[in-house]
Amino acid sequence: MAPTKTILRALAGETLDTPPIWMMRQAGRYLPEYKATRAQAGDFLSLCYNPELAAEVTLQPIRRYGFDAAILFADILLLPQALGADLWFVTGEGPRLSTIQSQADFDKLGPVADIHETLNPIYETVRILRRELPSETTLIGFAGAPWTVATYMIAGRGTPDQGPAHALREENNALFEALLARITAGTIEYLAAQIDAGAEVIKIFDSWAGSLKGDAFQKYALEPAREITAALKVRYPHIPIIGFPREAGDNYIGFASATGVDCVALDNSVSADWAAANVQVDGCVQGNLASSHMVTGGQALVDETRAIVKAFSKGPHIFNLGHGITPDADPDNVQRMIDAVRG
Ligand SMILES: Cc1c2[nH]c(c1CCC(=O)O)Cc1[nH]c(c(CCC(=O)O)c1C)Cc1[nH]c(c(CCC(=O)O)c1C)Cc1[nH]c(c(C)c1CCC(=O)O)C2
Repeated sequence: MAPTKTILRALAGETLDTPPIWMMRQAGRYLPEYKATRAQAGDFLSLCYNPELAAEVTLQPIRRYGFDAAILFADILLLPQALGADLWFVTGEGPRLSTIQSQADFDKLGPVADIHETLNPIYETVRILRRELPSETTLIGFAGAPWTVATYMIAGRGTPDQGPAHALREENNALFEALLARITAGTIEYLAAQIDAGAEVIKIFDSWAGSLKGDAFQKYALEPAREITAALKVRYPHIPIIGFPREAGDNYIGFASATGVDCVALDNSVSADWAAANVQVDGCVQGNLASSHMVTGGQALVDETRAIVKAFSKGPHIFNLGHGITPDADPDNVQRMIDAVRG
């Protein structure tokens, strides 16, 4: 049966008159109602693991703006935690994890089969959302791509250049590849459980793919995405997958056909005209307004939004930002963007 929800139609390859729209980090600190619920939960991780409150913050931007999709409220770093890493968030700074530098560190991780013990509340959030979302709204589940997740597990925190992960990749490649294989296997099971609970689309976030060049991009960004996609397509052939190899540049070309993903999400370092000619030729694309427009607003926001819609108008397109909306964004600018897309 042909899909009826707009995002599913675009993902099936249909060119729509008005592109469907959602926004990375649409549930977040730029919204006063998010901050209120987060305060009620206590802290960020408690919010992620509280199904009622996580569902509530997922629904907030749907109520306020009527986006075409909701993205499950969780974090890519919950999987490392479920695999046995320590995880905590330092307010104003970001995530911290126990580091993986040696075989002994790696040996402390648990088996993939055990992840659901930790992640069960996330699946419960998905079940609540499938009950409570409007019938026209698509529910997106997600995970981090193995390379991006590994960069945090190796360094124990976010790093500007992913230096510690590149160093391990060069100095102890066997350990690096064992870690990537564990994350890949865990990601497949995590995403399968999200689909079993009701996720209708899956997105794989490879936020640091851009720091992998040449052969390393093929081995550690493209190949894991292909492996996860292939494993999920065997079990769930009807579930579309969005790949986001952020800042891949020329490596966006051919990424969909090489990995089997149904859609490539684009960051704003590539122009929409270039991406229409080089990436959208292979199928659906998502993106790619610079999230800074959500802070600065004005006519530039409207003009740039319209230019992106026009550039991608001859093929399947899902409108989105090039990266997550930032806490200093003005909620009114989000409405201006939506009006410019739909108007
Ligand atoms: C690298 C990465 C992470 N998390 C994620 C990525 C990949 C996408 C990207 O590149 O942004 C993905 C993510 N994180 C979050 C979601 C929820 C869904 C959504 O609304 O998009 C998703 C899809 C919630 C979150 N994840 C985080 C917040 C902010 C936490 C808070 O409320 O204090 C939210 C709403 C925290 C987080 N989580 C992570 C970092 C580095 C941080 C700290 C930086 C920051 O504070 O923005 C890891």
